[in-house]
Amino acid sequence: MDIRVKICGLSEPEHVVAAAEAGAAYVGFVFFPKSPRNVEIDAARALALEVPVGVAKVALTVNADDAFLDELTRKVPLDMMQLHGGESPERVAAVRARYGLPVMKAVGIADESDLPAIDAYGAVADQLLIDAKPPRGADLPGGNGLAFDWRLVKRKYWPCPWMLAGGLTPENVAQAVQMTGARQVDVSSGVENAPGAKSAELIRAFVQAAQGDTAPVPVLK
Ligand SMILES: O=C(O)c1ccccc1N[C@@H]1O[C@H](COP(=O)(O)O)[C@@H](O)[C@H]1O
Repeated sequence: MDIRVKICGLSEPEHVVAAAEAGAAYVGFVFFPKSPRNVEIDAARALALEVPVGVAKVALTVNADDAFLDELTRKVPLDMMQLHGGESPERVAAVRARYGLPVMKAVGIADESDLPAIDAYGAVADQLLIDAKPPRGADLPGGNGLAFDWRLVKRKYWPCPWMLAGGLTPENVAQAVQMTGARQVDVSSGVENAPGAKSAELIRAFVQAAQGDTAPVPVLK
């Protein structure tokens, strides 16, 4: 199955290479100091220069201001911006216009009441990333290894491409794809041995599981 995979939170060249060689379509760099995956701009530039042509380089930021994004986009060759904070639809549109890069807006969901936000962002973003809503008081708005109830997005239609995220692992990604119909998946903590410590072996296993034949799974009622 042609599933596009994003490996997020990379901070070591060997893991960038592992992701690209495994067949990831996107690699993500996290610019959020509270995250164990945070990278400095200069380090991200060096990593980005290792990424082969054809693999999209995504910068993940959380409520970043223009000053930060100006420096980031000036120094790091990027293909996409992922806004993973509480950015409003207006802010998404403004970032898109200011930098001329495709913008993927992350939306955290926990139940049906969170779904209308997806429609609002779908009207302004180039892509949507549908993630689990973080627990109240969590330090991180994503990257928590938490899955949401995949039935919430089963057979849903949005006007732009979307990516499934949240608690995905090599063990559950095939089932997640089959249940939701997602054509793109994103992972961070599910390919780590410890917070922020990526594993080349798990990266390969994740891409293979996402793209391989899906095993039969229980039908959702
Ligand atoms: O990965 C992080 O540290 C992070 C920090 C702040 C916002 C988002 C973050 N990660 C994104 O969250 C999703 C889900 O992560 P996980 O697979 O459940 O660990 C991930 O795909 C990243 O895009």
